[in-house]
Amino acid sequence: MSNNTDHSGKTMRKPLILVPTGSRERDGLDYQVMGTKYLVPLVSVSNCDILMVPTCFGSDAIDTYLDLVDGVFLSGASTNIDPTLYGQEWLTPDQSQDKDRDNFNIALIPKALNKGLPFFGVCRGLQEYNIAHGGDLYQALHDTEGMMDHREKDPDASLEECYGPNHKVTLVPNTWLADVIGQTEFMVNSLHGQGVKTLGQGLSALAHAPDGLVEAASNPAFAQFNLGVQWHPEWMTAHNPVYTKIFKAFGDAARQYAAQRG
Ligand SMILES: N[C@@H](CCC(=O)NCCCC(=O)O)C(=O)O
Repeated sequence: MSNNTDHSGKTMRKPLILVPTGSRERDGLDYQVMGTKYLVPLVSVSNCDILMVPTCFGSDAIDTYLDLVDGVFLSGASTNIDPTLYGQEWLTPDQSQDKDRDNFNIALIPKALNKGLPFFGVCRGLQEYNIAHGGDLYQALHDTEGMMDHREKDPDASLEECYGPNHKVTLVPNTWLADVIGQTEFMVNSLHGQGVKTLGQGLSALAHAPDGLVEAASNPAFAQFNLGVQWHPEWMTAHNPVYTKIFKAFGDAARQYAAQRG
């Protein structure tokens, strides 16, 4: 079922995906923002509708939001997660933080998973998913012996270059993600300074970079689609067969959730 019909051909509503925003300050004013590139594949490849919600008013409304939706998507963002949330001192004061987004998303993740909602986190979204499971992060991979520099090669380069192929990813064989993707190695983009150091309790690595960094993880205790990836499959998704398969699988899981709850 990749379109919005059930097995009898009856038209169903599109699944609704919760997308929490992040904060951005400009000219002394605060904004709640979301990059359009994250929304495009949710609509055009996953075939879902979107419910964007603010993260700056605390976590009281999370249950209300989760009752409305069929899946949860956490985007990337240039801000770093507050390291006190994973028991470390702040080693990157040159990078901005977004504590509202941290608190909202880290409260949201276990609620969404326990409710059976499909979950997909990208880049910062994977990092939040790991912290929500009690894991921690390398705060600066590029300053960590034995690890590659996972940041974009040249921040002044064109977007096409920044989000273009950067390094290989190798999938752990015989996992559900390897089945979805159908190949064990492929190239991904890479635009992050931080990364999973210790995986949180219950999480399994599904893919690694050449330096061993966890590039994809999932919690097998939850039967529904739940996945975090460190790269950016939302970039030009329709032109990349691997990225497309992941967004389609997420959309199908959300459709299944929507069909089950009627
Ligand atoms: N600050 C973290 C998160 C990296 C991340 O999510 N980057 C996204 C870049 C902008 C975008 O494409 O939305 C880190 O550096 O590891």
